[in-house]
Amino acid sequence: MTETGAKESIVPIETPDQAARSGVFKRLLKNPLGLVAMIILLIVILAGIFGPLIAPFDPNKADLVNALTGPGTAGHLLGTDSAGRDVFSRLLVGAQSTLLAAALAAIVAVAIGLPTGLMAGYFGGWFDSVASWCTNVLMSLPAIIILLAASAALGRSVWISMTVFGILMSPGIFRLTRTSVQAVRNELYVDAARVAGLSTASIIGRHILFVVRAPLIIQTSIVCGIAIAIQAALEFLGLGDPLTPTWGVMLNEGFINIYSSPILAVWPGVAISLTVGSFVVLGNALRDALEDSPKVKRAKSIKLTPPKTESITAVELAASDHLLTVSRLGVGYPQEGGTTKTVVSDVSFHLDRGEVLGIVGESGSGKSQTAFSILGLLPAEAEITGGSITFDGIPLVSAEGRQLSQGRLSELRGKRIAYIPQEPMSNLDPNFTIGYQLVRPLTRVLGLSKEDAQKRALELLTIVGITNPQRTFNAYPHEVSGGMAQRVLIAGAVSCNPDLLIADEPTTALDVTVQAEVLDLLRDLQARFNMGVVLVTHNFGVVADLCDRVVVMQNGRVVESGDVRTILRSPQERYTQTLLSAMLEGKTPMSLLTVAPPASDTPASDSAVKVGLS
Ligand SMILES: Nc1ncnc2c1ncn2[C@@H]1O[C@H](COP(=O)(O)OP(=O)(O)OP(=O)(O)O)[C@@H](O)[C@H]1O
Repeated sequence: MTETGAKESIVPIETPDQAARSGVFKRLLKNPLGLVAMIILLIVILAGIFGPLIAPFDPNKADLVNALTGPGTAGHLLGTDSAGRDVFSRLLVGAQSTLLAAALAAIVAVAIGLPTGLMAGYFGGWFDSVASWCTNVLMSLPAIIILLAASAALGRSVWISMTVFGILMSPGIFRLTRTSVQAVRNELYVDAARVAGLSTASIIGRHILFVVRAPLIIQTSIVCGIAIAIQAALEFLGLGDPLTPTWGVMLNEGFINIYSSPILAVWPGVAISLTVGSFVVLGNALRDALEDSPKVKRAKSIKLTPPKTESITAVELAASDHLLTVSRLGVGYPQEGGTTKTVVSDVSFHLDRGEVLGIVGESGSGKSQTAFSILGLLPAEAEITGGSITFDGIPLVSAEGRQLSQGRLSELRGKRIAYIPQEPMSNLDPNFTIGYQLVRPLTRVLGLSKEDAQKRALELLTIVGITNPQRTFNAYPHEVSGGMAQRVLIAGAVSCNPDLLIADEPTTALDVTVQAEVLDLLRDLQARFNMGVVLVTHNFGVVADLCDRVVVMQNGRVVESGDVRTILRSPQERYTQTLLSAMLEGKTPMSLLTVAPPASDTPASDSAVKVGLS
């Protein structure tokens, strides 16, 4: 399968991370306020690092003879305080402890708020409830009282104060992270990453964390700014260590001598204001720079999270001749009042290697629910109410109703079972290039080196008929057409040479002209990789074009199944006949057909069957 692509020249590829980083930095430099804030913070950081080395005087050395001298007197650039200590030296040395204390508060806040926010937002459930409750309690505490109490109980240490302050600020980071994660966790590209076999940690670490990074950076810079202000406030109140030269202690000194030497309060005041202001401005500038990145409108997602599963530790291999066997499958949604809404009932079919099975039916007939049952990706509230699913001897759902654990399922998905979705665009993460999204499962799931994975991704793009694979590789999803995006997803699906491919209405969202090309491509790839394919469709034309056998579904049940030629020649059921005649009459999707049954057929209540083709 690699010969076509092997002839392609491989040029060095800039990773999306590198591209994104350099772009953000350039945009940041173009923002005048951001640039000024960066320069000020750079000066403060340099002062923090080199201050103790370049300070002209010992910051704690008293010289009572020269107390409260003005700027420029006796070699003291900014004058001296009431003990004759050099103000400039204290300012330089104070930068270090101020910055370290702010960093400590930010690290503590992020270390607590980020992981808990990620887990609560992604997994929800009891962890979310407990973490949200703890956060609410923390937020209801009056921060300044807690800090004063901590100083009184634990001592006048800036490090203790800032650790406590970091804990008090962590709910802000938690809430921000949780909300950002909740906004994206049901995006189809997150589901697509899951179907591609990526682990939960990998999905959170890349797709989810990427979305959280911008608000997190802003919040962290604000926490740094507030921490400096709080630290100064505590020291101003006399709760700092008087022997450590910090800006807050200097501010306190300035206010004590406000009448005799008012300028003493100006220097630390200016230093604190500039640093706090720069942190806030830099945070905003960073947000603007990140938000200026190319964006695409995200399609509304469907909820597609793994169901509650009872894991089976040892997978018992069931004796089965078929690649896939679905036997008497039932799926339902528990309703209020204890009833269950049955959406799939008693569905049975099988699929062999190298065979294409079509599942056809009107909208809402249970096709997708059946497909998602096989993938183990039913919504969390769904229940398998009966039956079994066996893939190559592995019971995905056992006859006793036990479902394979998500861990085992994700080993199969992306390696042996692949999926092509209905909406190509919303299944690609708009934040990453197409190449990156193809390469990642190849390195993570198949264990290829980065270079091999890049080579393979370019080959796959060539195989799916993309004429300029390198350009597509480097493009973001919004830069390609819907048909191209579907080809990319097909490339991703076949990248692992799967045994089973589930394609859920793969052409529905595409232009009519592109539909035929994508179907041709699927036919070619199916033969080339000798895959078993389950093709979910509402269109009998697609079934006639591609499938060997077909299962016709209505209201969650199989009404007829068999060899495609036989069903096309002599459909036995009226429902099948209606679907077929709709295709032959060239009815457009979503049209409603009213079909009168033969006179001898059914009771009056069933005298008209409405079939909506979606
Ligand atoms: N989360 C849910 N809660 C309750 N019912 C649901 C849920 N998801 C799907 N259903 C119901 O399950 C039934 C089958 O849906 P399914 O998506 O399988 O239909 P389909 O044949 O694939 O239709 P389409 O071609 O429109 O995708 C529908 O009646 C639908 O309303």
